[in-house]
Amino acid sequence: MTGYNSKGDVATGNGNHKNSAKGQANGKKTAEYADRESDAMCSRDCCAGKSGSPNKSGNACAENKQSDGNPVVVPTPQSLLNSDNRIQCYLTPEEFRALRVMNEDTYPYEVIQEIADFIVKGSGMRPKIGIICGTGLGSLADLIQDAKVFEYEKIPNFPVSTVEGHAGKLVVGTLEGVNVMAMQGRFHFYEGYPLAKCSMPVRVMKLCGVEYLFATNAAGGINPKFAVGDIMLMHDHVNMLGFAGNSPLQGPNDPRFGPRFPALVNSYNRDLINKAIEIGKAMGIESNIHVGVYSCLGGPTYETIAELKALRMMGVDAVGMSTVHEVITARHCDMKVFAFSLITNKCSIEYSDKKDDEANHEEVMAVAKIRQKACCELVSRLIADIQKTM
Ligand SMILES: O=P(O)(O)O[C@H]1O[C@H](CO)[C@@H](O)[C@H]1O
Ligand SMILES: Nc1nc2[nH]cnc2c(=O)[nH]1
Repeated sequence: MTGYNSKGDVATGNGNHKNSAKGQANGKKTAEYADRESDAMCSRDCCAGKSGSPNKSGNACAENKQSDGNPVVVPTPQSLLNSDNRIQCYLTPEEFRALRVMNEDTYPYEVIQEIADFIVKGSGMRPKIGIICGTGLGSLADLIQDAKVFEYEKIPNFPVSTVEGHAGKLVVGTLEGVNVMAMQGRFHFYEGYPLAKCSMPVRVMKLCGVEYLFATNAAGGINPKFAVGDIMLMHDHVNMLGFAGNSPLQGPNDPRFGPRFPALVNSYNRDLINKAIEIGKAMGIESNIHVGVYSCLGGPTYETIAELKALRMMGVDAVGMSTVHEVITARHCDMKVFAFSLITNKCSIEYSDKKDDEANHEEVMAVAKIRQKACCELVSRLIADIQKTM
């Protein structure tokens, strides 16, 4: 008997359980299920076996038939095990692998390479800049010309976006003459994805050929000087999830991506920050541009007043639920990073019972919609500048 055990190996055995997986590898599921049904175990007392044990004849008993004459399959805990007491799996090897990858916290290098190959082959290009669009900032990807769009669910082994304001598409094409790829939709820890999975697309970008990561986000402004609609260029971060012992680099380190203990000082490229400040001036929005420190919390709750006070004391200027793990992953594999926060709401540290003072996702998306044009211009001008140095 051939089957796929819980380790994903091809297992052979010939125990009591005749639930053969043959016929599946070549996609003949129907035939396989029929085969499985005829070999079904019966838990009825009328059978030779005791309840829960196999029908020794190997056939379903006469009473155990459906109205159409087909046997009723009565699964028992034992019937799900093969002779090695491993769970017998009725998936094709491809399905099994996809399921395994989906349930794993870290993606093996080879799987990430396959995803990258799929994108490079499908788009016919190797992007140099990777963009992650923050909440409501998906229009950054609309700047891309000759776009090839990949829906996340059609990319093998890719997670799916579950948050409003994150379309779940990967757009590959050119922007200001540079090959780019943009994620319209990122993955957040609060969606239930482990951090390594949230930032896995950054590694995909790396293996596609990306050298620069542009990460954008919507964030609450803690610095009292920030106004709604301002842009904060990130020059550092406070990794609150890291304080709590969680990191996208947790687990065995694959040196093909980077070192076990990467340094994070100078994570945010100083030249790109300075260039963005100049661009802000040229756009006439210098008073709306700040440089500051971002912090990512796990979400999905917005912060309490006490938390905001604590963050402010730590030197945090803007708070969100993303980006930090993406930056860590990008720096681990030696990508240059540029990141900014669009300040979508002000985080007051005064207690208030006014509903209007509470952060909410609708407001976050509404502000992003209003300010997306400025964000798009900043990004495209910066890319045009990088293009000159390529
Ligand atoms: O960080 P991005 O994805 O831009 O979105 C921010 O806005 C959402 C909350 O309104 C959260 O997902 C938070 O992280
Ligand atoms: N954590 C957090 N994320 C946000 N995203 C947009 N605004 C906020 C905020 O105030 N707090």
